[in-house]
Amino acid sequence: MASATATNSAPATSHMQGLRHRELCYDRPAKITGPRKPSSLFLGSNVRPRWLQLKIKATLSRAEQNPPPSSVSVGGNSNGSSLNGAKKVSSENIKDEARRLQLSHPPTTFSAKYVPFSPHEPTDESHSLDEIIYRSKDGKLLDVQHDMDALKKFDGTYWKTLFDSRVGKTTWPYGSGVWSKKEWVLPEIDNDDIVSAFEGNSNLFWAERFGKEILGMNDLWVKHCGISHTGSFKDLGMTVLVSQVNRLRKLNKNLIGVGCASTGDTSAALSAYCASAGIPAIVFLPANKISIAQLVQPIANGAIVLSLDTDFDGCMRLIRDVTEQVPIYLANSLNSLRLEGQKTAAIEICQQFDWEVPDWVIVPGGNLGNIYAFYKGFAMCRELGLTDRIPRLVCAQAANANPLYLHYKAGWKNFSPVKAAPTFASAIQIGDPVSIDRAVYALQNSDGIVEEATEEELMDASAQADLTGMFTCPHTGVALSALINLREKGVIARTDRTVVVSTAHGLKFTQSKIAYHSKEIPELQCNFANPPLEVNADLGSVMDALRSRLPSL
Ligand SMILES: Cc1ncc(COP(=O)(O)O)c(C=O)c1O
Ligand SMILES: N[C@@H](CCOP(=O)(O)O)C(=O)O
Repeated sequence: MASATATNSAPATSHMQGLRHRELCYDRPAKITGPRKPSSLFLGSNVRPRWLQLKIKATLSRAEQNPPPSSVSVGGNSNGSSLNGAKKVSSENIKDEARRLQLSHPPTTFSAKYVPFSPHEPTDESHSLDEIIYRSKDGKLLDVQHDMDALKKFDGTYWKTLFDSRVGKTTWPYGSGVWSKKEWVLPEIDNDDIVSAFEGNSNLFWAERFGKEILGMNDLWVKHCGISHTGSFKDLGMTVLVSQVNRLRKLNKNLIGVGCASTGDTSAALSAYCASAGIPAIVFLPANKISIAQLVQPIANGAIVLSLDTDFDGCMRLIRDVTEQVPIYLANSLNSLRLEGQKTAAIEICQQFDWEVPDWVIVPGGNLGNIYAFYKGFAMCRELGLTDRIPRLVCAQAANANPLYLHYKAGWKNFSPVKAAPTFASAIQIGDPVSIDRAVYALQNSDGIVEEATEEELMDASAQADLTGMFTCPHTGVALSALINLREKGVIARTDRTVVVSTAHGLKFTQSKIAYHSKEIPELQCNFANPPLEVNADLGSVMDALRSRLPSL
């Protein structure tokens, strides 16, 4: 598979309804007036908290002075001059507007802290999210633990209505698919400190032809997390991490920059969000092991880019050493803040299915933070009453970088890292995943499965998906290949609602697609290659070429 590396790395609504939704859009959640009465927002004024009564009164009177055009939909557009009658102060930008509206609210009642990731041995250890810490006192991974009792004072209907009310708006910061779930992510951060590109809210694509023609399925979906600001799901976590760094710097914590090791996507996201906030970014990349499109992203965003003669695992060791010695904040998913953003993709999937839970969710795995993030998002939805179950999770790895698969096959006994070999799924060429414990927990608690895909399988699966109108990255190919295997084995039934998570945009990996369609990969059949026909520029040759491909001609 020598060529894999070389190739990839070459260089509606009534006026009143509108007002109610507007309240939901801006607020920190309503102050609790009694247990499990979240729907007070929709009841008579006598059961609303006083601050909310005053706010609604003020909004109503503004609305009476400025009735909205009948075409304005729920919530409107916060950039517009008339939003359900709530006229924006002329010189305000969306952050100013959020600040003004936030001032009329009581402080948030929600909180979160770091605890050791130790589900089987609970401890009393905890740390403020304002501490700069990545491991527990005895070296365990950390987890962000939310005050679930406070969140549970609101029922599932409340949360569903709140989250639904925020979709598709430009209200700061809730226009983001991540920050629309702010109370479950980083409840205490000031809206002013948030660094967001309105990430998330990604397309959940009904893979009709791929499902029907290749798998005989009619309920297959692809969650396109890669159709995003920097072209991968990493934006979901990075907005959270960089926002917290922004806060820490404002709190005068000594942080000169933020750093990561990367197979290309984490570095792209870190660089973009840091550039947006004016924070230095430092990225360690394995030389010649990431795609050109990925490499150019941190360069263009002004990051300090170190191309290192090692693999991702080597870069990871180095960035951990460096961040221990100098005040550079670690941005890899070892840092549990990242997973708080990434888990919103799971919440979003439930939301997009009108709060129904799919049967299966298939996620490609490398450093293994994302599979846990998905588990956590689904588990929070269940615990807080938005859904009644969690889906079965499948983690899909490239056979060339399959430490989790081997661990699963060994009955979860004695995990050993591997030396990851080159794979077209270059962003998951990882042999020593930092989140192994988190991943095992997620899979064990979701009746999960681990699958692997050979280079041929993953490239063919990606090409087949493209032939049905997608443009998938090789990592998505790994997940699609796992789906094909599980269908063939009869584990996933034809009627099972299944979601494949597409983690990056295919346009980041065009070199491998070009090689595949040119049939330039010696070890691979490239069964679905569609090379261009080289044809003389005369009518006869053109007609011959068309007849060769269109038998009906
Ligand atoms: C495109 C892509 N897909 C999948 C993954 C795997 O995610 P995780 O490292 O959280 O397992 C990564 C990064 O590792 C990635 O960049
Ligand atoms: N694929 C990742 C690898 C690092 O993963 P992380 O989630 O721990 O940052 C990348 O793009 O760098």
